[in-house]
Amino acid sequence: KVTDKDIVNDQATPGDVVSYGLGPRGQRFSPIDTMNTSNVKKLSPVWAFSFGGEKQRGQESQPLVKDGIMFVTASYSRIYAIDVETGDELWQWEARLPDGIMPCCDVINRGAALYGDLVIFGTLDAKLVALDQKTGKPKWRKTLGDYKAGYSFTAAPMIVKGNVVTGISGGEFGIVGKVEARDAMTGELVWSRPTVEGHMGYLNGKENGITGGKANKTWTGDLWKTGGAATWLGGTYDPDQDLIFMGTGNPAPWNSHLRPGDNLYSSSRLAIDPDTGKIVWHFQTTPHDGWDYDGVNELIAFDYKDRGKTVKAAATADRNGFFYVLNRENGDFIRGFPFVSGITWAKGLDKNGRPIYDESNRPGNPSDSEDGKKGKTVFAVPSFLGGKNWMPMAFSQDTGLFYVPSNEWGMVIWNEPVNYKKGAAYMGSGFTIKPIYDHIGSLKAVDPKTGEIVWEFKNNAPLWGGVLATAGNLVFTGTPEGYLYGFNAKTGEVVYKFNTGSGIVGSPITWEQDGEQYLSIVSGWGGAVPLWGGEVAKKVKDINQGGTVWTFKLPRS
Ligand SMILES: O=C(O)c1cc(C(=O)O)c2c(n1)C(=O)C(=O)c1cc(C(=O)O)[nH]c1-2
Repeated sequence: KVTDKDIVNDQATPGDVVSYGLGPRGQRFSPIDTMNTSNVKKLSPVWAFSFGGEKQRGQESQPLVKDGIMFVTASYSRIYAIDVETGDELWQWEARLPDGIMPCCDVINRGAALYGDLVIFGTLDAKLVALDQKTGKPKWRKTLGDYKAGYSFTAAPMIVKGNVVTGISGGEFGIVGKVEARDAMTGELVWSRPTVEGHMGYLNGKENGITGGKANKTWTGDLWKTGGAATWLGGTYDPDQDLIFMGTGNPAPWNSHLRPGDNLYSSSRLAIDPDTGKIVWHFQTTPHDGWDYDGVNELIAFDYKDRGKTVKAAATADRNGFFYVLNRENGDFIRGFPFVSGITWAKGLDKNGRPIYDESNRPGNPSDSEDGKKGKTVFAVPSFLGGKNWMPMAFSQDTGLFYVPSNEWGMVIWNEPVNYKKGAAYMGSGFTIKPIYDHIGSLKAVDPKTGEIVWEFKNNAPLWGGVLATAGNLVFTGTPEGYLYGFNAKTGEVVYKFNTGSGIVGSPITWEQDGEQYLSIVSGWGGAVPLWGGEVAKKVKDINQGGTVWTFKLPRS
């Protein structure tokens, strides 16, 4: 049975992987050093498991491993249990999805959570389901939102102190973002915390009075009622501070002229009390977001030494192109710097980390145009798919570096009038993503103390998969071209390359079993790029979709 202790200690106990992020902080760092830069070339596949059928696309999942069983979610709200030694299927379960679901960015799922004898994951019709780990039989099911209003679910849930904590997707449909905690064993709601200022929170079935501010403070008019700020990537948890860190997406609609003000708590990182759902602090990366820069990207707790003193920090690489280091005790800004080149929308960050806008690079107001139908078009960098999107970075405790799967691209973007209509796209913008260099993807080793890019690996297609760092001085990630790459964590030298036969947008894991080091990654191209990537989507249209879990191990020497 998986306990809270197992989850908190996940990173330090290499015999299994019981949480998304290889531990609640989401550092994606493994202390296993059996495999290193000199023996990694012997890493060999032991099995490849195909999800099969026609639903072969969009495999953004990170597998979990417990007691010799792998739990892995697949596109179209499917989940499989696999024997890790043989690759044999133990059971599979698929949600019966209704017609009319509205995930914005492909039929993806990023992973499950384990607790007790349950495996819990969310489905595209915004439901949460808990299955028996042994049999795959559903034990409880809860509705997280109305799929007919545009709510959906794609993230991996997280377990914090016996509760399963979830966000929600739907920011492109004017939903209201929220973070919720449910008793993991029963699914009973404990608290619900909306992420748009003005909406009420609930604790144990009662209004808890923590409104998070007045409706009209950072929103002008009524748009807060359908204000977006979807918590679509889920979060991380810092046991030291006992805080949940959850990012929030774009304010709705994209057209910022309709909603003057900072539009809290959109495009922000929130620190939330896991017992009550109260927002303890917030840090807004893009106040009054006008480019869909969003703010869901993972905030990773880490410590570093500054003149002999330990700094309790947390870092995030935002879609807006800036990397932020915050004080994780109170949300204070420590430093920030660009991690992609050519940012146009802001000239930099001020001493509090607030962007210094280049207002000429904000897409114009349609009301200023002659016919009121289209505002001034601008070319902005990064594109709305971001300097980095959802794909998680890794932090190495050995090198002190973050390994950031970044992308270098821009977009043409303009605003149009729009009105809220339940279940309809609520954006008020048009756009085309364009390349700016020959390559788009760039894996970057970022020093959080100095902003230095220590090394960079350029990739033709946009990087869209997660990263893993290990104590063997290794960094792993996959590419849409289908390769699993291993790098020397200190120098960026490519030390491993394996073609999985389809594009990779999943996140690798590693664990140790009977003294041998294993590594798994799911392969199968999809996600937002082929759907929303404009000219870049055309460039990558021949990439192979698919759905295969690859498992490797280092043979005993
Ligand atoms: O606002 C939202 O609710 C929402 C949800 C999702 C999602 O659930 O996948 C994405 C986005 N926004 C988004 O902006 C985005 O760029 C994106 C990329 C992807 C993906 O899986 O490739 N999902 C999403």
